[in-house]
Amino acid sequence: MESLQRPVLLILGAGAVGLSLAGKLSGTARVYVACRPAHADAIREQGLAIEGIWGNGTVDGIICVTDSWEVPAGVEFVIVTAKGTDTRAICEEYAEVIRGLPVASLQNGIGNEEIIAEYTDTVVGGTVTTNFSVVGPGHVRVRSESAPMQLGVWSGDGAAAALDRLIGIVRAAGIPVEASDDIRAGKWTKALLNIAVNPLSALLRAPVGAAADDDLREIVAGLIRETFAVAGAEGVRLPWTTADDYLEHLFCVQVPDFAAVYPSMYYDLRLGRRTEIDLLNGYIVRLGERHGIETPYNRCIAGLIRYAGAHPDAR
Ligand SMILES: NC(=O)C1=CN([C@@H]2O[C@H](COP(=O)(O)OP(=O)(O)OC[C@H]3O[C@@H](n4cnc5c(N)ncnc54)[C@H](O)[C@@H]3O)[C@@H](O)[C@H]2O)C=CC1
Ligand SMILES: CC(C)(CO)C(=O)C(=O)O
Repeated sequence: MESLQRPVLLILGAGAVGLSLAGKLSGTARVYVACRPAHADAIREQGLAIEGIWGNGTVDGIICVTDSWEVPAGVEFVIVTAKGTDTRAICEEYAEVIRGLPVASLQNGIGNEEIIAEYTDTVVGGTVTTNFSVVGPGHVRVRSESAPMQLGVWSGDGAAAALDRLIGIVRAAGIPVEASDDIRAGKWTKALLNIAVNPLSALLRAPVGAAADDDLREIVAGLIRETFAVAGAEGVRLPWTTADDYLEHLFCVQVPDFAAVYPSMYYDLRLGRRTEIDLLNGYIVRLGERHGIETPYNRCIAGLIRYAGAHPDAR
């Protein structure tokens, strides 16, 4: 009977972001997480350990699945938090579960919602500007937060109703969240931060604050100016008129907010995992080629990340 009273959610690809969300959302919802066996075993045995700005303690009641057949009927909403490099694979694996359900993405980079829309009609786009990391199996840490979660209609007739419902669930769990009336622009807006800081932090093994160093500011400015040119050619309406307006926000607000933490790409490179570079800087290079816009800064940084990803000695 519980499903009649509490929303039933499935989080697909639960690591740093997905497990932290599960920890918070399980206060007001029944939460299934599709995760790897190491997390599943630890959480089944001793609950989810969570620490940081979203609270400290152990959360019981999260239900881990490692295969699609383990998901029971009755899931109301799906939230994808796998890396963008795994979006298609996880949608394939859980295709029977997600078909017909509203699915939201909270992933970084451009292109995830388009893939998800191939598997279900109702898609909600989203961004989360909080720092999450995995401490160990079934153990996550939530550190700095710079903006509320943004959620907005991506596609499907049912998306507006699904959006309202999801915002209600997220808010009830105590997570700051806002509705976005242009989530496509919202995804680009979030990508600006990731394009500026993720690859530099990953390559230099330095926290986000390094981006403000005198030796790096010009590189960051180059990455962002190129991204603005490409976004303009794509007709994306960013909240800042010029790249320099955004750079002021980046250096005065976002970099200070995340100065001491490491972004997700840092962990991917250190752990030898595929990075999301081709959904971020690499994506800007590809779009630049299509529009005849030179993107030497993004081309350079994307090449460095790909090289480091492919050569263990270089990371
Ligand atoms: N870590 C952060 O602070 C933030 C990350 N993001 C974005 O959120 C997304 C997720 O990032 P993280 O949580 O850091 O990544 P993560 O790598 O910690 O978590 C993703 C998890 O999905 C699992 N996974 C992938 N395919 C799976 C499958 N088929 N079945 C079960 N589990 C599967 C992976 O094994 C991994 O544990 C990325 O797009 C990232 O850029 C966004 C905001 C902040
Ligand atoms: C906002 C930030 C930088 C938080 O860690 C992020 O999105 C990431 O790590 O990819």
